[in-house]
Amino acid sequence: MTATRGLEGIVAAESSICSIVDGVLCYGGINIDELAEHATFEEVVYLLWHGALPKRDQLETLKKQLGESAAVPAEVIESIRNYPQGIHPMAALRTAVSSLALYDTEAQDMSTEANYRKAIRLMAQTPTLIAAYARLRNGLEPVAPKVEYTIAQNFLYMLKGEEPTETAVKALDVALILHADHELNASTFAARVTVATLTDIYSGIVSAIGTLKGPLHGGANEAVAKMLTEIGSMDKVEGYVRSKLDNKEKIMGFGHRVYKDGDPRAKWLKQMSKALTTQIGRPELYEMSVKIDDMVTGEKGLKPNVDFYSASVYISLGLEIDLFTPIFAISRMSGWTAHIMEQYENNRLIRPRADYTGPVNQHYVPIDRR
Ligand SMILES: CC(=O)SCCNC(=O)CCNC(=O)[C@H](O)C(C)(C)COP(=O)(O)OP(=O)(O)OC[C@H]1O[C@@H](n2cnc3c(N)ncnc32)[C@H](O)[C@@H]1OP(=O)(O)O
Ligand SMILES: O=C([O-])CC(=O)C(=O)O
Repeated sequence: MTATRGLEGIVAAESSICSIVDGVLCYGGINIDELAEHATFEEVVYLLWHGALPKRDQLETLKKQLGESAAVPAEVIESIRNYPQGIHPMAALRTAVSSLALYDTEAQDMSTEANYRKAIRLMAQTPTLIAAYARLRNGLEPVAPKVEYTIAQNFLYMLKGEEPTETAVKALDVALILHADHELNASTFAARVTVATLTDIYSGIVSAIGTLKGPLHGGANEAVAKMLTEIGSMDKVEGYVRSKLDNKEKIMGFGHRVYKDGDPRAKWLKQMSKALTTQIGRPELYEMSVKIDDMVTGEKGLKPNVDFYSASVYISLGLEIDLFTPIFAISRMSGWTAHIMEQYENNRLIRPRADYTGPVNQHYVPIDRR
């Protein structure tokens, strides 16, 4: 047996949710470019869950279900209130989602219908949990969600406690569309491995959140924002990137396991970064990003991934840097739940083999003779 490091190129599941073929990303067969331009995030959620775009009444039903499910149990808010100071919001989210399961009477109901209802609740409640945690740690009371608001609108409203601008809602909505699903990325794979044991949907989502948190995956958007902050100004970009490259250190937001010729989502975020950084009067954030991009692409041939320009987009929306990965989780909740439901529908335990490289023919040695 020979191991394929990182399972690169291994086809580990059949799925009809999302495809990446020759560098083209589609959800349900629809190019991400069309969805970014024309769709709303709620339409994309429906598309991922049902395999087709919703008709008007189907969309209205989903929006109503999401809006009505957005409030979280008071007990969960109370437990968030008692989280220790200084924890990462992804750690808070991981624990908060796990505690949602404790108050969901359907948590262990494995019927298709109950799992769909739980997917709606998870999708609707994730923004509420993140916003509540973000406010509580800053000494502010949580703001209740509005039933009639979209996910993007509600999240910004709950976070800031005031009506978000149309520009901000639109930008976040497009970002949510772009991050919604990505085939067998690490967190989705983790979710599928977890639920393939026929454990509950919450356990699968907790695995996924823990996996997304890492800086080689979703955590890269936060790392990019920290890098921009650390660099600080245009004149420091060259020295910073050069020293990273010379020291063979990774530059976050670049490279991808599947895309070797560029991530199709990055151009949308780049465009948004340009517009939004200009609007807030901080064009240097975009200019620094472009300079980093030019250097890394030029010297290493590595292109920016979805996490690179999303950092300056979220900074422009006035969001705290450590909320960037939780925002990714809001979006990816749609894909995770779609994949979990697909896994349940045609399940087989996921259990690969390992190529053993340890010692052989060893014997037990009593402790005082070791
Ligand atoms: C939503 C997402 O998850 S998108 C990805 C987000 N993650 C990041 O942005 C983190 C930075 N990027 C990386 O770490 C990687 O490119 C990954 C994890 C995304 C893909 O990893 P892999 O497919 O395993 O590629 P791997 O890490 O083996 O890289 C291949 C080569 O390119 C180099 N490389 C890859 N990414 C980078 C980078 N961002 N900066 C500098 N060098 C890099 C590696 O050092 C390696 O070089 P070597 O062959 O000389 O050793
Ligand atoms: O697919 C991957 O490996 C990572 C990624 O871009 C994503 O999850 O969006």
